[in-house]
Amino acid sequence: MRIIKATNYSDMSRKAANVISAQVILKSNCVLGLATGATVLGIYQQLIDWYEKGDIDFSSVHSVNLDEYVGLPAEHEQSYRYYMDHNFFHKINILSENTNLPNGLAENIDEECRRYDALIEKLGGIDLQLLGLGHNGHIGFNEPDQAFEKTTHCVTLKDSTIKANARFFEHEDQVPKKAVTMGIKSIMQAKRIVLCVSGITKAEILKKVLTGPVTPALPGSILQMHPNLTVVADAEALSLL
Ligand SMILES: O=P(O)(O)OC[C@H]1O[C@](O)(CO)[C@@H](O)[C@@H]1O
Repeated sequence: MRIIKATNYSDMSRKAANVISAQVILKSNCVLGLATGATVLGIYQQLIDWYEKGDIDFSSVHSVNLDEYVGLPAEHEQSYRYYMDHNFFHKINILSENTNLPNGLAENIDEECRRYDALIEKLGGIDLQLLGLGHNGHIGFNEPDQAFEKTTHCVTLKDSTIKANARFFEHEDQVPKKAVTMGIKSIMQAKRIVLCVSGITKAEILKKVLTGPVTPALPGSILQMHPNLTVVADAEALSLL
């Protein structure tokens, strides 16, 4: 595990964007595993800035996102498809047909999960997986549980996650109760993982995830077992380590 200490949020964003940029430069047709949430917004903005300056080319990149809410159409402002399109994809030259998220509106969600796993395999796996960390230790939408779920699956979100994500909705009861998420195996099979964490409110969970026992009760703890994990975190998030 490599820990890159950033001074603050914008430094974290720049450092993580540098790692992603190096991946795209080294392998122009790489597969990026992408995340949503507030933490990674600054990373996308930094990559957009470099793209606009002509420093990075996404035309051969494929992307697979970690997760999507069940029941929200792509046009819904809180769907992760909308987030990715508006915060990243529409501002760079990635081909829209090369961008992938689970379809949370699929009639048969189990089939959709199998389709998504097969897609990742067909693409040759993920070269670099970007991750944020939930306050309860979730990665993607893999919530604390009794066992690690390996493949893409449908989850019932924990109350704490619904509450945490309510900040993006008008009312808490508008937050979907279910989501489709890549499983732990798909995440762990990525050749490189970049975990980004910012802020004092994540300090305790980051310490547990990186130094505590590996347990499905804390899904992010499995990352300790990954052979190529880079943690990019700011001083506040790293303050207990
Ligand atoms: O970056 P945030 O908004 O704290 O979210 C952390 C994690 O939680 C999620 O938003 C899901 O709740 C993930 O997409 C993200 O990686």
